[in-house]
Formats: sequence, structure tokens, C-alpha cells
Amino acid sequence: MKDRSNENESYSRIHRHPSSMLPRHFTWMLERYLGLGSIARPSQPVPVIGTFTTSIPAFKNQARLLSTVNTSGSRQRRWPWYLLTFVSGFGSAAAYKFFTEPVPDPPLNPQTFSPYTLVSKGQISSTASIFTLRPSHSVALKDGAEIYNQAWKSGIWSVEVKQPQLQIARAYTPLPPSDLLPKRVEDDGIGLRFFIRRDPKGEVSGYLHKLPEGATIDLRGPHLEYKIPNNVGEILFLAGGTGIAPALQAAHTLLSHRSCLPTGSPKIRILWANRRRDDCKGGMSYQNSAASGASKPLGLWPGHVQPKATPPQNESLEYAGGTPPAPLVKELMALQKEYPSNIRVEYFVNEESTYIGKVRLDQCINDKSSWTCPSGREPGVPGEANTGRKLILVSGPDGFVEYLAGQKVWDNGKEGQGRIGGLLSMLDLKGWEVWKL
Ligand SMILES: Cc1cc2nc3c(=O)[nH]c(=O)nc-3n(C[C@H](O)[C@H](O)[C@H](O)COP(=O)(O)OP(=O)(O)OC[C@H]3O[C@@H](n4cnc5c(N)ncnc54)[C@H](O)[C@@H]3O)c2cc1C
Repeated sequence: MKDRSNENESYSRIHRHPSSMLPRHFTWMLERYLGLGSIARPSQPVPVIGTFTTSIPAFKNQARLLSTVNTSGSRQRRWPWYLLTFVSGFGSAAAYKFFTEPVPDPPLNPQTFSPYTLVSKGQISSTASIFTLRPSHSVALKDGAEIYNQAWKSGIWSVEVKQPQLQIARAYTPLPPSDLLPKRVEDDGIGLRFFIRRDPKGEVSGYLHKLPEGATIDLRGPHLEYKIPNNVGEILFLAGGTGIAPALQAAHTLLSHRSCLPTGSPKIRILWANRRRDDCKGGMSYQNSAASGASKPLGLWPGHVQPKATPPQNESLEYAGGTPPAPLVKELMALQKEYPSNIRVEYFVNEESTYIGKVRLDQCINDKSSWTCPSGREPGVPGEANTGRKLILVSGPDGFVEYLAGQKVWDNGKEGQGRIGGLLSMLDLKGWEVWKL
């Protein structure tokens, strides 16, 4: 009968020995290729496994060497080797994992189109809807939020949306995050919303409006359209139709990222013109068309409706009560509630005979009333006069921009600002800068 006393002893030793944690073939490999000797059985010669080496003289020697490895050497002396082996083993495993595991992409990049999923399409008027999109693939949330954050901080930006059948793309302006939205959509900061008007003959807008929820939409961006200067003090934003999207972006940049600057509390006044009440239901209507100069319109943008009657002469603002506010009106109202001294919004509706006119523009440009920083929004100095740059931004259909600020011009394949024309050219702009979007 085989004497097992020795075996028991070596078994107990193996269990005290750190190498006992290693799988057998791994310890053999360490011994075989690193010459680490007595890992498996400290008191026994290491067996030579297999016979494939024996016919080759060089391996024969090695096999003989391995078969006679003396395992009684000092363990202390070998510890650094064990450590080195472990460290390099784990290092290699970590490196392998790092280089072979797919790294989540940022949700958006300016070079290539990234797939987004149409989460919802909320129709807000007969011609326009709010589209909510989320990246289709798993994205690096932190990087994604950072890409959007940089864009929101910078100013007005857009993304390109691809129509895959025709392989054409159009620019659209993401709406800023809003506290009014259900948390599900915006809470992780990677969803994007768009206010898109369906052009009856438009290739891309028509395509988008036909897509069902769950469809994939390819986006590329962000593209910075206009960097809002850091030292901006006041913005007068003239928005026509979907031009409200960049106006909301400007308000977001100003109120969330530039609030209460050393130059004073920045402010923004938005004059939003729509052909129909549809898009801005519930919005506060500017009633004084005569004061706004609309009774003597200059060039009018396509679809313009001539005023039917002379509007009242008082300069009151009144809510278009009775109907629940349209989603974007709600968002504008929420901003006004949160920043009552920093944002003012006026609505002009062509079918109600209200227009952005010369007189109203002149009043806005010369408004000297103090817009103070609401309490608790330090470090701005409440009530301090604003000394920052003053900007007039104009955004909307070509006809709208031309009517207010003159045509943009194409030069060398690039769209340029052109000279200031339209209504603004008739006013003394006194230090206001004009930018047509
Ligand atoms: C920076 C930027 C941001 C924008 N943001 C938004 C936004 O947030 N929301 C939004 O709704 N829009 C936005 N737009 C407008 C948007 O990019 C598209 O221009 C708009 O949706 C129309 O595109 P479309 O492909 O549907 O129409 P298109 O196919 O380009 O057609 C537009 C109009 O031109 C007419 N047309 C086309 N080809 C011809 C031709 N050969 N001859 C005569 N007429 C022709 C069509 O009948 C149609 O009425 C933005 C534009 C820019 C530049």
C-alpha cells in the first residue's frame, strides 16, 4: 500500500503555500516558461508533462532540467518573481479588456452621422411638431453631456439631420433643456428636442414628419452658428416662426450660463412673430400695432397678412386667455417666472394684425428701464446698470430676416451677413450690433 503520510504533508503545505490558489496548468506554465520551480509541489520534483519535446535534442535537455528542478530552494528569494508574474498577468488582462471592449461613443460628433431614435413626436400646430430624440446606441453619458454642455455654454448651435433616401441633410436647432419636461426624456442629459415645421414640399421636413415613433434619425453636429460673447449685456432677439428655437437657446445660454456677470445682469427680450396663433397659443400678445409701426409695413415676408383694422393705441400687453398655452409658450412663461427681471417675451401674430414694427423696435432699443438681477442670483449686483455688449439677433424665414435686417449674401460659396437693411436700417442703433442667423 502506498504510504500517504508524505502526500498528506505535502497537501497541507500546498494549502499553506500561496501558489495553491493557482490552477494546475497555469502553475505548470509558470514553471515551464519562467523556470519558477516549486510552485505546484514545493517538496517534489516537477513532472515533465507530455513527450513531444523528447525527440528534439534541445528540448530533451530542457526536459531533463525541468524534471530535476530542485524545489527545496529558498521561497523568500522567489517571492518577487511571483509578484511580478501576478502584476504582469493582471496588467495584461486589464489591457486586453481595455483595448478589446467596445468603448461607448459620444452621442454626437461633427464628422459623422450618429443614429438617434425618435422617442416622440408631439404635434403642436397644423404644421409643426416637437421631435424628441435619443441616441440609439449606448453612449458615454459623461462625454455626451459634456458635448451638449459645451454647445449650450457657447451660444446658438444646430445639428444636421439626414434624409437617407436622397442623401441630403438640413440644419435644425435643438431646444434647450426645460424643467417642464418629463424627467424620463431629459434627466440623463442626452436627449435632444427639435421644433420642426413641415414644409409641404420640403424634402427633409416632410420626410421627418412622416416618420413613426421608434424610427432612426441620423444626426451630425454640433455646429456652432453664433457664439454669444461672454461680455454680452443685452439681447434683442427677433424671431420668426421656428426662429424661436435659437431664441430659446440664446435665453438658455444667457440665463443658465452667463447669469449675473460682473458687467451687470444680462437680459434678453424676445419678439416672436408667427403667421398664425396656432404655434403660440396662450402667448402674451403685443397689442399696439400702430405703435409697433405695423400699419406702414415695408417689405413683408411671404404669407404676410395685411392688418384689417387699426389696432388700439395703448401699449398694453395682454394674455391670449382661454386656451391652454402651446408647449413652447409654456416654456417661455416658465423662464419669465424664474427670471422675471432678465427675460421678456412679446408675441406678434399676423392673423391678429400684430407685427414687429419700426416704432416697437425703436422702443426696445431705447429701453432704459432697469432690469435687475432677481434676489438670490448673486454674484451679480442687483440694480446695477448693464454695461455689456448689446446684440440684435434675427432668425426666421429668409423673408422675415430680410424684412427686419436686410438680405444675407452669398460670397464664394459662403453665406455672409450683408449690410444691415430692412427696418433696422431706419433706426439709430446706437451701439447695438446686428447678427442675422
Ligand atoms: C442653422 C439653421 C437652423 C435651422 N433650424 C430649424 C429648426 O429648428 N426648425 C425648422 O423647422 N427649421 C429649421 N431650419 C430650416 C431647415 O434647415 C430647412 O431649411 C427646412 O426644414 C426646409 O427643409 P426641407 O428639406 O423640408 O425643404 P426643401 O426641400 O429645402 O424645400 C424648401 C422650400 O423650397 C422649395 N424648393 C425646393 N427646391 C426648389 C427649387 N428647385 N425651386 C423652387 N423652389 C424650391 C420647396 O418647395 C420648399 O417650399 C434651420 C435652418 C438653418 C440654416
